[in-house]
Amino acid sequence: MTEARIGIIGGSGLYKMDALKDVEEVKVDTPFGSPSDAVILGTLDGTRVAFLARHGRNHTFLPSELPFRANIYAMKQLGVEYLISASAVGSLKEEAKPLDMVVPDQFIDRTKNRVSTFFGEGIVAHIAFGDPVCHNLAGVLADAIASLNLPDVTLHRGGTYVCMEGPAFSTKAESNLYRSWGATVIGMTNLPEAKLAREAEIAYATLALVTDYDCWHPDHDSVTVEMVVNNLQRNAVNAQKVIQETVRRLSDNPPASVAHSALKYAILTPLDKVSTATKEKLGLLLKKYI
Ligand SMILES: CSC[C@H]1O[C@H](OP(=O)(O)O)[C@H](O)[C@@H]1O
Ligand SMILES: Nc1ncnc2[nH]cnc12
Repeated sequence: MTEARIGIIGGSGLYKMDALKDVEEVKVDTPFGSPSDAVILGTLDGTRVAFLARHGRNHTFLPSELPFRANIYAMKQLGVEYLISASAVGSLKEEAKPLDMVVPDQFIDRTKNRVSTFFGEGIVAHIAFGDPVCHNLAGVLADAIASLNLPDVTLHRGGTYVCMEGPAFSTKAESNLYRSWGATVIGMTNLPEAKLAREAEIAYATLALVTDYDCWHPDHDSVTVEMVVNNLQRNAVNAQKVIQETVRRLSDNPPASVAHSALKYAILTPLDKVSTATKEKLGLLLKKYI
């Protein structure tokens, strides 16, 4: 049953959305275990949305401990077709300053310890991931940011998000290496989500909220949690305005997304050769194709 077509994953500092009305807390169970927390279903300007605090409402999961598969599968179970991730990031470029917003269009994977696929156990699929973010959803998100004219916030359309393992922040050598690659921002969470969302045929885009200059900048102190949290409190207010405006635009005009048919040519294993147990486990993803 479709509870919400639009999902929001709130990262560090965005543990709830104050503007949600008619709130219902749902404990969702998935074939991949429980999500990070109960999903909050609520209404934003007449549109039902599903909100999940990525690290749990009390921030109890390390990035490496996040139940990424359960989080994305839970969104799929609730009927989500568009997923907006709000995330704290460090900046790797002078021009992306704290409080700025970046809507990345690329990722670099520096994680070491994440399960980033629903497949395996007798079924093989390889999704196309050259464009890891839904171009149309990212466009709606960026247009929403631009329309708000938020004071002290510059919007950066496009950019590369390096996803590191953490939990320790980068060394200066690493930070400078990523800069030499031309990357824009760094965080610890969005790449596994983007991959799993694509496998689940959910359009995904990231609202990256800059909190710090990581550790490379000669004129700024190296990132600390205190620095991140201080800027996040200011970012979180802006993030909610952006999400609200994005939801309004999405409900008026839901865009097409390549993500919505991502599995069409991705599954290599003939489905009649897949075990019933695996077919049942992945039922929601496979049902269109069986
Ligand atoms: C609190 S600083 C490091 C932490 O913040 C980011 O979290 P999220 O992506 O969930 O907003 C980063 O990825 C780290 O998990
Ligand atoms: N500098 C940084 N590195 C990794 N994740 C972050 N999240 C916020 N700032 C970060």
